[in-house]
Amino acid sequence: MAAIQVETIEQSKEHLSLPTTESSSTTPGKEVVSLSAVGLSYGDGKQQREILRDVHLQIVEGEFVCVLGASGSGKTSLLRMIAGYEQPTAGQIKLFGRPHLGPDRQVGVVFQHANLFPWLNVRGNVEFGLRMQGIRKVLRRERAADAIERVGLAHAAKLMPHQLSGGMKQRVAIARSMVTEPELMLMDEPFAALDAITREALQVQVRELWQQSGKTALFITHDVDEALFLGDRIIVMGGSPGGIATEMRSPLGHRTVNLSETRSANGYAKVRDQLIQLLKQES
Ligand SMILES: Nc1ncnc2c1ncn2[C@@H]1O[C@H](COP(=O)(O)OP(=O)(O)OP(=O)(O)O)[C@@H](O)[C@H]1O
Repeated sequence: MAAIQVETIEQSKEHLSLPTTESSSTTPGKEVVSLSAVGLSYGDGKQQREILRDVHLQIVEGEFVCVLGASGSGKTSLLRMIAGYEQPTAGQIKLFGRPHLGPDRQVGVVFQHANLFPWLNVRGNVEFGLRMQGIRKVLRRERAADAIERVGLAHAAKLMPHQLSGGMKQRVAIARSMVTEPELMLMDEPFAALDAITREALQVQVRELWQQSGKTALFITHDVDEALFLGDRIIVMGGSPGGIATEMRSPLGHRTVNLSETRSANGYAKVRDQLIQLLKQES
């Protein structure tokens, strides 16, 4: 589909001046997500529309995969299938080596809008999933307090959702997902509605949480810089019906501290530009 070849991590390294620490996530691990020849159509009969066709994707334990692609290329649909909210109309999805039949406790999802329960305070929202799992109150409190602290909201545990800023709400959504310790985190443009400064702070926080937990993540974004900073693998979706047009290993491989450092790495502009060209070609 794509004529432009984005450099592989090895090729890109030649252009980039980066710190030398190797990313632990380059070591292959257990397969967490596996899509084979997956297709998705919405509607029936004459109303039927094929959205995704022949998607093959493998994600291994510990990987942070970012998905870029034009609006309407099927990114959210892909994530919804992996979350178990939609069933593929062709092919097969496996999670943790097993056929994937519906929502799974081992999968956490964060969307663009936090969708917090308005009648529960921050602690109540974060504890909710644990309560559903039947975890007793003392342990629930302990785990929720830890998750709230990790996203920097210890001071706000008793606030209600309407008292929170957009960035705080997203932090709660992340804590709520993280507290149940899912093996796989799916995030659909979680920072799209936030201002640049809050967004950058949360990008750093998400990456730290991911590095500490060693879990697997799939992260949808429209932001090329965000993808290059967060992802150790970047998938570009495109076509009609949609599919994976191409993918690349991020040349940065989690070795920069923040977005500013990412942007100032030698050769970064070139890799970024290639990704943008690819996106334009696929839109
Ligand atoms: N429930 C649905 N019923 C019918 N069509 C749908 C449904 N959900 C999504 N679509 C269609 O599927 C296509 C892909 O949508 P999707 O939201 O997956 O794309 P996307 O790449 O995430 O877009 P964006 O970047 O704008 O969020 C769109 O044309 C959309 O109209």
